[in-house]
Amino acid sequence: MESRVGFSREEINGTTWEVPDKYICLKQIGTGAYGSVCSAINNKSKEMAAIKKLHRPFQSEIFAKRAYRELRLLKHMKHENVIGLLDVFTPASRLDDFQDFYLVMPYMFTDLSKVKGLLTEDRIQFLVYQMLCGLKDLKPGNLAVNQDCELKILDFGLARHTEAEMTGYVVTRWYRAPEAKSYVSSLPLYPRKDFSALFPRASKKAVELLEKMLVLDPDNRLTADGALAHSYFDGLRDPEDWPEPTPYDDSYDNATLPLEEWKRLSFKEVRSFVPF
Ligand SMILES: Cc1cn(-c2cccc(C(=O)Nc3ccc(Oc4ccncc4)cc3)c2)cn1
Repeated sequence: MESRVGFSREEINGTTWEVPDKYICLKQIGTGAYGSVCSAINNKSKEMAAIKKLHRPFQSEIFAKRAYRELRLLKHMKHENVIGLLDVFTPASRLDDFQDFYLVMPYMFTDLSKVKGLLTEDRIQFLVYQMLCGLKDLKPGNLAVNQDCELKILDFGLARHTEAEMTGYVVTRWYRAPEAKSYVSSLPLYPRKDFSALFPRASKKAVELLEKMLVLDPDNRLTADGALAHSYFDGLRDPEDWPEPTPYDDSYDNATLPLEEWKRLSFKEVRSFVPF
């Protein structure tokens, strides 16, 4: 079957990718149960992008609901420090041809687990500041960074595969807030460690902030807001970094709908996407 006008088709690791001509040099960087991710160059903007193709998103109701949720969440995120959508497309022109859609995001070169050994306190301050700006209104997921030390919170949901596929790709480091309560309360009580001894190269302000953030009891722990107000971020703080969040309509998150309905909703979301 011919590919859609303006689209090019190619086989990548046994999967057919049919993408608009402007996306070139596709290279697989990750694959897993839910889908695969390629790095690509947008030949118009000359920027690198990450394109995720979900694996047969409408094979079942569960897959269709999960695909719809990722599409809706990515469309909703419009914060510098949270992964968002640059583009979303489908080779299908009609609902009854609609089988696949592709999510395009800014390409995040690596993640904190790969660069943590290279961090000066200035970079740490900038990274933690960006995390808090992103977290202010979000539950943490994975933390991805690019070559300019810019951080985006994201959620992979992709199983890790061979190192070769993942080179330069961010790795899934699930964040488990202590609110994993049964597990935490089952731990023996340890005496609190002296953070200035644990982090001898950290500044006094950094240690003071850490002591207020790493508190098991969420009621006594600093919120992202509270942490951003700490003097550790004096000179970095800019209210432009935390725009008023728009409410997310999560009414479908707990809905049970027939597969065809999830498919119709996803098609509507793909067609209504407007780059911002
Ligand atoms: C099963 C499920 C996943 N989600 C979900 C929701 C919101 C965001 C993401 C996400 O970050 N997705 C994502 C993150 C990174 C990706 O890969 C890269 C790789 C390199 N640079 C940028 C993105 C691709 C998709 C995923 C909801 N349900």
